[in-house]
Amino acid sequence: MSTQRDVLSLLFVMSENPNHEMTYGVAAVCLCLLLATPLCRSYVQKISSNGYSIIHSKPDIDVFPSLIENAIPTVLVNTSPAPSNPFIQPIYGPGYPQAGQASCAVPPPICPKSQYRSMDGSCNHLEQPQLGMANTRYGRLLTPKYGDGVSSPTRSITGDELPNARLVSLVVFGEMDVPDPQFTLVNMQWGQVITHDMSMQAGGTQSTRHPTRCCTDDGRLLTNDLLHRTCFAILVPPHDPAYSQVGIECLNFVRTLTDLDANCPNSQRQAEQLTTVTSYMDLSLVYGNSIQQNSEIREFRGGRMIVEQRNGAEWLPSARNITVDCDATSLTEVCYRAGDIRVNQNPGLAMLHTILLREHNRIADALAKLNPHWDDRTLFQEARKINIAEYEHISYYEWLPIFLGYENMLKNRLIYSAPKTTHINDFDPSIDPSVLNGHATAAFRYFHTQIEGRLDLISELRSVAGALRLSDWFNRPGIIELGDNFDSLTRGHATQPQELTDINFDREIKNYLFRRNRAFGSDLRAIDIQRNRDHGLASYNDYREFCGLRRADNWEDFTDLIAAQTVEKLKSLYASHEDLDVTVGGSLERHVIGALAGPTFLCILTEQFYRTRVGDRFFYENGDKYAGFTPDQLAEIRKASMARLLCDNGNSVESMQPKAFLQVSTSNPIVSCSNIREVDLTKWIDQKGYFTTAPLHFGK
Ligand code: HEM
Ligand SMILES: [Ca+2]
Repeated sequence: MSTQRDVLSLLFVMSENPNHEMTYGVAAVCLCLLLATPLCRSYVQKISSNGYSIIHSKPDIDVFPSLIENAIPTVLVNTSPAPSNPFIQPIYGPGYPQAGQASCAVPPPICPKSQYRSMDGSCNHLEQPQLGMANTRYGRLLTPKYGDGVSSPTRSITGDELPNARLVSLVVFGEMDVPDPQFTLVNMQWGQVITHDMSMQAGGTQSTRHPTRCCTDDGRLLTNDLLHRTCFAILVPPHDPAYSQVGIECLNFVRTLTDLDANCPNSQRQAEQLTTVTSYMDLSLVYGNSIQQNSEIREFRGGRMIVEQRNGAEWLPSARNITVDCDATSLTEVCYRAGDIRVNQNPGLAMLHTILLREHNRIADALAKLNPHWDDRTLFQEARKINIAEYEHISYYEWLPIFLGYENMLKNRLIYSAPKTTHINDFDPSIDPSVLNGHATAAFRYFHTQIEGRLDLISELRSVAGALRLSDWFNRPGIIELGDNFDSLTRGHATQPQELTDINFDREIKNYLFRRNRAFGSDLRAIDIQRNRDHGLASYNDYREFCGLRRADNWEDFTDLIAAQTVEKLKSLYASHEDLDVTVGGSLERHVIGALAGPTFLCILTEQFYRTRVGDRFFYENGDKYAGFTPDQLAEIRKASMARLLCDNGNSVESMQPKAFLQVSTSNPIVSCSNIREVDLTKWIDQKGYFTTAPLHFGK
């Protein structure tokens, strides 16, 4: 923040900022920078004590050369320290963004017509360039319902007191360890990758203020002055002596909705939670959600992303500040920096992050050999485009059918049984690609049921060499670099079963989530339920109706989809069947045949993945003149598989079953990696000189 332009841009932001406290804070900092007087230093101190500091971001001249002058490079950050109550712990881990850290997305005034995706998702939709951007509102299928009108998350829309979320978690959801007979753990882990690509609620910790923001139409952010916090008691299991304490969870922050909505200039807009990552499946978790985030992890040489060499292998770069980003117990324990701050949350996630990063560099290196005349930018963007396409292909054609059902996906046009080289031009500009709140806060979280608390370490001969206890390694990813752990964990995820998709949630996340070195931690299922109320999701009954199912008139009507015994339990907890949270009801339905969810969640998930596909102009099957692949290239992308991705990017993984999401069997035997189809990158040899070294600008 040293140049005059920085100061001017701060002043510019300041003049746009509706919030006086912030405005004066920024003004004071600007003056300080210009004058550097002792008086100013005291201003800065005053501002810091208010909890605001300033982050400076620099635009990527490489991608949007024309936008430097228009970019708004500054956001305000609330740096208030977290409360020291030992029962209150961060949801994602210590380094996660605190309330106030989000700002509203501002798309560029003119969209450059590029053959590549932007980093922040802007300009994917050319008429509404903000759609799907990082730091925009979640979408809604049904209007939010916040309890008794003052939006209490402990009170239902009918005015009834809602049962404690931990109690619901304990009474309705089990903790049994039931291995899935068909699917491997890498299913679950890939699911978390997709989740982290699609959404992340702003705020995100229990220990700070509520993530809710109201983004106004002109991109301003209303601050959280209007929000206040409430806490709820977390009951601990009586059967375990370690659980003799009662903790307090403070993840629900009540807002006075009437006030907040009154401050939204456009009366059509309701207050809505913000999501801080791009909605598109664009590997934003690998590349970052803004030009600035990207520039921190990109090498700017040979099209590569930054890696660090250790013990003869390439790893994700280290975090700038391990004590903030991780729960590492010593300074030598590595903690990572990636496109998504949640990278360190668990070892399996860090493993897949590493694999996707290595895949990028593997592709970039190959392209550099095939096209020595390409510059860094072309190599980077082409490698990124191929990496994203492989990932989308694996997700839509190999992974999603397991969850949504192959026939269901075909019928709803989420996938096609297309010839190998045919484009599918189904981009639909009338579709909003935003991630739906009901998807991110309820339906997709159901797959927390698949989490396994024991991570097997498996040798090349597929014998168990050891295991990791999940709660020992939350936010301590360095374990993947030890000895042969990386490959053993990779094989382990492709070998061991995931937990059955049912009403059981593993103890490691139901009682020990983020426990660090304490005896117990949080309950992810209880958090999911509480978050449902916090985001004001419409009720289970409302979603049933929306999804074309019969609206229930009484508890018994739910027995068409939920076991009668379970309905009895629900009846004992909730005052009315109208109060049942969608997170709870949806997770209890009998699955649709061929899918891993009941009809209500299947409806939400299908809607979401339809929107994610057809609302994305850059979806890999699209034959767009500038952004699409050639038919030959598309045929290669369609050879990508989870198995080959794991093979190619291990330290030395030599063998794998061809269908890595399915357990090894006689019809899916372990074979040498070289026998698994690979994407032939020679189809990217640039014979026609189509790719120029300068960014292409076609104008409007
Ligand atoms: C070891 C594995 C996992 C752990 C420890 C984990 C933990 C968490 C935590 C702590 C949150 C934030 C909760 C809150 O504050 O409201 C969260 C959010 C979420 N999780 Fe997971 N999760 C895991 C795997 C998965 C999987 C496999 C899926 C789906 C396939 C999934 C889907 C989601 C979704 C959709 C969200 C909300 C994202 C948003 O903020 O918009 N998670 N998870
Ligand atoms: Ca994304």
